[in-house]
Amino acid sequence: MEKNIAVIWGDCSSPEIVKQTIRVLDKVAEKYGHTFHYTDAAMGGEAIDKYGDPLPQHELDKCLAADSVLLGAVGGPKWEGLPGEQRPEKGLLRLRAGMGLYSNNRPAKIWPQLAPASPLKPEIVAQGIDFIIVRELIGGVYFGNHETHTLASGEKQAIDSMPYAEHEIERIGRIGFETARKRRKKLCCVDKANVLDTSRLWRSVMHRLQAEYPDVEYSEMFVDNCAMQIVKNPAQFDVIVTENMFGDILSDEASMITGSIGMIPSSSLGDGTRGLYEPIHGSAPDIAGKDIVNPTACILSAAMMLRYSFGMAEEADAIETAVNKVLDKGLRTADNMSEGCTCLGCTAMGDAILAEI
Ligand SMILES: NC(=O)C1=CN([C@@H]2O[C@H](COP(=O)(O)OP(=O)(O)OC[C@H]3O[C@@H](n4cnc5c(N)ncnc54)[C@H](O)[C@@H]3O)[C@@H](O)[C@H]2O)C=CC1
Ligand SMILES: CC(C)CC(=O)C(=O)O
Ligand SMILES: [Mg+2]
Repeated sequence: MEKNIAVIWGDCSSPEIVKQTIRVLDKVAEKYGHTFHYTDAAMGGEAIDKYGDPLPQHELDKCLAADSVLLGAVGGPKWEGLPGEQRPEKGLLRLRAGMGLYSNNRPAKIWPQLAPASPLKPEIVAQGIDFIIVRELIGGVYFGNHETHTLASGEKQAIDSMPYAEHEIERIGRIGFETARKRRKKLCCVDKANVLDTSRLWRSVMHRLQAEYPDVEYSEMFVDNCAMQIVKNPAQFDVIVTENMFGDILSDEASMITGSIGMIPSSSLGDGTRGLYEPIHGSAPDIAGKDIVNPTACILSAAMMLRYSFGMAEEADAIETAVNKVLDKGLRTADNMSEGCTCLGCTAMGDAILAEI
């Protein structure tokens, strides 16, 4: 098959992991007889530097014309001082909205070989860590009004609103129920309904949907309790459905209990098959340019692209099996290293995964 992939190289450590990911995709294309056409698209800091805009229309158009988009991450200290609308991260938000990607799926599944890298007690890990966070991606406070006023007192006041309409909740709620139905049939809606009207609206929509999924065990949990339960008893979770900011925060926490944020991929989809595939982590500026960054999360994100957007399940399996074999051999990167293992750099980890495909 021929597929067009828009590649956003990203900022700081991101080009290092995207390079290894392209190597893996090319190996898969060679082995399975596919042709992947790559179109570079600038977004984030790179786009600001080139065009003065974190996502120019012509770069968004490249992404909309592709079969899917591969992204590392954007942002970094160089652009920290910019106003919100001009920051690299705003380009990412505009990309997600521009592509209509309302469903961000973030797995939290531990590779058994990485149990020693988890900060949790072995007996907690042994009970199993295998859940997925279904995060609403283009609503809520990341997309609400942002205002800064000067009060009568002369001091400034900033306000960020968190809007959610019923249709926005219903479409992600359905993804949550459908995902749970294909897994262990447990869905937990995580919110702050004891404080927020948006959360109370979430619950009213979820209760309406619940009637359509009698086979799914549905529950609700306040987000602060969930943050604690993820470390106390992660085995209780199968699918978590939650709003944008809560999902952003909980998924980073969930990644750590599986051994490292450097291992967790994500898919972002809307109503079609064109998706955005990116690791859940950021641009890791603190380790940029040192060949330290773990490319695995980005490589596994590409595997998700093959599986969910291209219908290439066998090819996706080949990548995931290669990662498993690398871990079996005791090969690690600095972020998930443990005693008795061999620590590789970014490029060497790419080499190791390539060798197993
Ligand atoms: N999707 C995206 O483009 C995202 C971008 N960001 C941006 O990234 C920049 C840095 O943000 P941080 O809060 O530091 O988050 P971060 O996820 O980039 O880094 C957090 C910590 O995890 C480590 N880390 C992250 N990914 C790693 C990997 N693959 N291998 C090894 N270590 C890894 C970093 O070295 C750092 O110590 C900021 O500009 C932020 O806005 C943050 C999150 C997502
Ligand atoms: C930088 C944010 C806009 C995105 C983020 O943190 C995430 O999607 O994980
Ligand atoms: Mg995040």
